[in-house]
Amino acid sequence: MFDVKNEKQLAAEAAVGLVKEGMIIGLGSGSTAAFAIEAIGKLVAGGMQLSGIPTSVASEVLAKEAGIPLTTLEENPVVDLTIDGADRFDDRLNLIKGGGGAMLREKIVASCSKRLVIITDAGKYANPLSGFPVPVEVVPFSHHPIALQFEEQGLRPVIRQREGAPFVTDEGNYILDLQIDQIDNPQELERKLDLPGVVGHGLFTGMADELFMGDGNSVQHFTRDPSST
Ligand SMILES: O=C[C@H](O)[C@H](O)[C@H](O)COP(=O)(O)O
Repeated sequence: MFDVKNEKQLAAEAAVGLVKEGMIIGLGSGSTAAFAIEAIGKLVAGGMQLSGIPTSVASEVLAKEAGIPLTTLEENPVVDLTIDGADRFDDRLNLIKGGGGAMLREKIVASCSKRLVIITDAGKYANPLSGFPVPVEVVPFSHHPIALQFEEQGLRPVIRQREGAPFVTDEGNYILDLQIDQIDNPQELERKLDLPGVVGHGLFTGMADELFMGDGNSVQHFTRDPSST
């Protein structure tokens, strides 16, 4: 049995090999992205000039600890490279993200990025996407009617809880986790999620350019064919 942490670290370090002097870097969220933030911090400590845009409060804390100078999308609306984790990915590099609830800011930063590089351990591959709920971020005012509509569509929403109360995202919203067994058509599902009160969700289709997957003691590299989504 290979060490999942080691796979995450190997993938993160491979992706950080793409970081160059002067870049604006999107800093992903989660345990795999944390390894990337640590490795980017080492580049900064070694004298490389760059700036980071964190995708969550937790990543901002890690980035500050690592000594990475931070910037914002107001100052730098174009991000050179974003390195982020994922909960599942398929053959076309469609993703499920948001296990930690950070998918809204992650998708905003990804959409501003010239290059989105995903880093995972080998357990995240699932083709078709399956084995992980799809998180949908909703404004609290709307969570009940949206949950009813999702139920009617057979999407099996469950409100995410923490310590007996709804989990609250960095943006002050709630999350409905859709318990979908298997996603045969991610684009079709995305269209179903577009309801008033939904501010974002963890399905990322056609966004990831590349993916590094730690696999035992090696790393596999995948690139997305832009003509196939
Ligand atoms: O909200 C969390 C993010 O989308 C993470 O990138 C994702 O959940 C993967 O996290 P981890 O690297 O901890 O498995």
